Amino acid sequence: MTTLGTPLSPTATRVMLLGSGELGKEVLIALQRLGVETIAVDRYENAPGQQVAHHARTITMSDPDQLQALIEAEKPQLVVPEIEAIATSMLQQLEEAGTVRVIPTARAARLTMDREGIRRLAAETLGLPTSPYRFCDSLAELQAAIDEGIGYPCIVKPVMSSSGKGQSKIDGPADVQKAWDYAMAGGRVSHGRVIVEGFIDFDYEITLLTVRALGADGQVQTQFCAPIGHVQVSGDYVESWQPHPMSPAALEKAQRIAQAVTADLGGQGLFGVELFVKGEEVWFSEVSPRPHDTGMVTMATQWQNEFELHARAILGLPVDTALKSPGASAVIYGGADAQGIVFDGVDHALQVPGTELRLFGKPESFVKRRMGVALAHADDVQAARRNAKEAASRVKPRAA
Ligand SMILES: Nc1ncnc2c1ncn2[C@@H]1O[C@H](COP(=O)(O)OP(=O)(O)OP(=O)(O)O)[C@@H](O)[C@H]1O
Ligand SMILES: NCC(=O)N[C@@H]1O[C@H](COP(=O)([O-])[O-])[C@@H](O)[C@H]1O
Ligand SMILES: [Mg+2]
Repeated sequence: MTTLGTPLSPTATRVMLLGSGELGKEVLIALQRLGVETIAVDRYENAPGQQVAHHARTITMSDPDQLQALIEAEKPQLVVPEIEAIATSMLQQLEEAGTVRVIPTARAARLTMDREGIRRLAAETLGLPTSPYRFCDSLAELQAAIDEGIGYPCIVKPVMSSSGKGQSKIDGPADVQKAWDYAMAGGRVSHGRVIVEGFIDFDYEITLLTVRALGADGQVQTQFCAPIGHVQVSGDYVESWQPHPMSPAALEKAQRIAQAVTADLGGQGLFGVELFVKGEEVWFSEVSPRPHDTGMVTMATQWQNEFELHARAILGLPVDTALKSPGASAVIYGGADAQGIVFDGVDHALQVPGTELRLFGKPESFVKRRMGVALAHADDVQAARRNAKEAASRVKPRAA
């Protein structure tokens, strides 16, 4: 049985988000609506989620001592990682000591913070199909991995990075040094280790949002959202839509892969399983044990969006993954390096039928920092994509 308390009182149900960007902000709003007391943590002040939570805390989340001190002081019942770069070994210690419950599990957070952890689990332990890969600690090892089997083209990524940071494609020998240097500069935590993956020439890629939530019998059940198609530029998502049409055979394979990997990671919550599809062949790419950026589209397409699904699942509440309407999302980048930017044309953007905007409120903009997203629902995905892109393009961010 789930019992929820009153926030800011001794009965409060207290949940701490580790990372409070655009995705955490929406999880926090969903939790607030259920009367949960929220603590938003990030590495900088006034992060999007900190602006809507009961409490805001700013620490270096990759520092185990700072993380332990904060969790022990705030005493949340649940700790919800929202980014990868967290001292996950400390989360494991605190979970083992019974101090907190980590969502979905501390082990899942540890395995997915590092491409090596999740890739070896998926490919070597679970036997799921993935791109060919090797891990390398030097330029010489990278060159050897390519020469000894990975071949060209291939993709190099720091083992700890996200949103395409430090990621590049190698088309031939002339690109190897550049890709290595770029990976070394782009990792979130300096680590000096990369994964090199054989390039999969997929027809399309999807995110399969997968929820592990308690059923009426008290047992964890796995439910899937409709597949989300997306376009990535330089490893960062720029556009997504739902539903993406798939053949029954490919969808079944995708669901089987998602079921296997999320069952192993365990716990309760929503996962974003990233898959490549070519014909009826499906490859596992990676998984987020939390809402996914491409899943922001569900704010326009589902009765319960991915953030509400996560909030419900972690609190032990029932979920409904049904689709409400076809829809799409299109990213709005900052386009400028500046603090306190302004957005012109918001009225013009919202004149596009069936659209909504999320402006995240990040205090500082970078040229390629995601600052907002346009959402559209329509009778079909093509119209929704057109409208989301049109609305996004009408928003003009600029330095004040
Ligand atoms: N082996 C591959 N073959 C072909 N394309 C790939 C491969 N690996 C990555 N990509 C492309 O790059 C994108 C980003 O890769 P990946 O998801 O590993 O990066 P990421 O930094 O973890 O991104 P995010 O954190 O946004 O999920 C993929 O969605 C896909 O479009
Ligand atoms: N692909 C992962 C992803 O989209 N994560 C989202 O981006 C934020 C960081 O943004 P920032 O780099 O602009 O601070 C994270 O806090 C999370 O919401
Ligand atoms: Mg990814």
